[in-house]
Amino acid sequence: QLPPGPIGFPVIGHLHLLGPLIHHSFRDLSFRYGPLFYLNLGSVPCVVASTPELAKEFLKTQEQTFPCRVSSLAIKHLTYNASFAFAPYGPYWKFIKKWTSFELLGNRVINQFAPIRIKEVNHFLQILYSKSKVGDSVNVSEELMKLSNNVISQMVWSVRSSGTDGQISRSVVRDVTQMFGQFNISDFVWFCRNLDLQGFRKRFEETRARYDMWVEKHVTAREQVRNQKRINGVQEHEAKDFLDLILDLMEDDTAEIKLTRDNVKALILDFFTAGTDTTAILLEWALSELINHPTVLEKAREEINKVVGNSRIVQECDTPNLPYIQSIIKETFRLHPPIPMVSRTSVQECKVFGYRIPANTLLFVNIWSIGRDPKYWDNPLQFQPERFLQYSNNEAGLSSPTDVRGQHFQLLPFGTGRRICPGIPLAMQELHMTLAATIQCFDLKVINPSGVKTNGNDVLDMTERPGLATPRAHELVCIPVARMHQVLDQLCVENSYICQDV
Ligand code: HEM
Repeated sequence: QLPPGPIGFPVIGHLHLLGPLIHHSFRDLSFRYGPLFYLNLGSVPCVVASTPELAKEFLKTQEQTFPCRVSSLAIKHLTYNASFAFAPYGPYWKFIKKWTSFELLGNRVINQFAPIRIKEVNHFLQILYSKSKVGDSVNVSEELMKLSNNVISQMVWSVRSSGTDGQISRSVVRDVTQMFGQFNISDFVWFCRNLDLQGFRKRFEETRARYDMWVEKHVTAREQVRNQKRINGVQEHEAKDFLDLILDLMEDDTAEIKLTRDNVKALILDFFTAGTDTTAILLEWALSELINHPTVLEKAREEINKVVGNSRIVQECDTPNLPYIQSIIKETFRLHPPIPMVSRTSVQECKVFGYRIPANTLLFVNIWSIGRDPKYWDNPLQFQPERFLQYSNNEAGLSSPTDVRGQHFQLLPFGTGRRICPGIPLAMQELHMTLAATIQCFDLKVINPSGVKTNGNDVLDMTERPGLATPRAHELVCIPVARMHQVLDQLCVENSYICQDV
């Protein structure tokens, strides 16, 4: 007995029921067919789960049945069919997962790269400051994307993504994530498999060629430096970046897994795509919510003022003492998870809550709709970070134990189980410090909020753009108004080398 679902058409199944924002379409269908329903997307069987209990059942209890990711022509083509993030469950994925979680993205390496994050946040603040001095507007969404892209770029190959290189990097990331999320009929209707009705293939080829030229340039240059060092007998003393660690692994004949050059290029693409957009998207939503909720913003500033004061800029090490900032980040994850659905594919038939789920079924857990479900959250559509604070007897607000790290199934922005995001420690460091420093140093005045009027106040329009990740439909453009001139002036003097390329 399959889970309930609507009656489909021949060939297309239920494809006609999906709008551009698929997580919205799935939420609407769950109102009619319940929290677990079944669809045929063309010829591909699919189930959609929309409660924490079902999330736990599919992603934890039955995780061995759902260990693989969705595959598509876009993914295969753009990732050389050698990605780690989209790899089927098997020895390659297992090895790289362990290596990334404990080595590449483990605490030691995250701490090693802390100065880079500080430098990039300072750089971001300086850009806002330079615009504030002349009353110019800033495309905050774009600057946040540059910030996270620069952090990843320096961790991957010790180069800041500036100038043309930066443009290529960011445009590749945007194009790739958009193409991963686009609906390609060839993936779902079997007799269209070899047709290219939507003209996607040309775009895949163009984007991959652009990425390939860029990544080859960096990898080849590094190989030459490594060869030269070997010839000169230079001993390495400096901490290594990802590219060096990946090339060490590729050259290691005794390694458990032999990396190919395609694996190397796909791994680098995995890091750039997984780590750039997601962090920037969460921050643009958090700032947008704070613009729409001035009382929350004031409360956050009071907390920063109490803990940090106004003679220095907030740092990563302040985060544990900023429970309200932590709550704002959690509340933003609840309402605006940058990846709105966790998806997997089953490798064998199984039973879930009495229903039969066939092998090779596509699973979507709609974490976006779980975050907005009144069964699990009071006033779910209200932005209320207080829901993540708990008060002890002496009434200081402490961060509640409900967390985003995959243990609380009503809040799963990073997924859960064995395929959980390995970038959580990096993302969390970057998110808290950037948000806290921005609101500490600036007021953001929105121009043309393209919003609707409620209670006589302009509020920002909060529409999402479709894709694998869901950023704001309209980029966040603001005029920054500086609040801490002395500290910002000091920052520009200390980091004047950065100021030059603002
Ligand atoms: C706000 C920031 C981020 C969010 C919301 C996010 C979210 C996610 C989600 C939902 C998944 C799928 C998890 C699952 O299927 O259970 C994922 C996987 C992944 N993420 Fe992140 N992520 C973020 C930042 C990062 C960063 C900074 C990196 C690394 C540089 C990263 C690297 C990855 C990788 C490599 C995977 C694939 C893991 C696997 O298949 O085993 N992510 N992420």
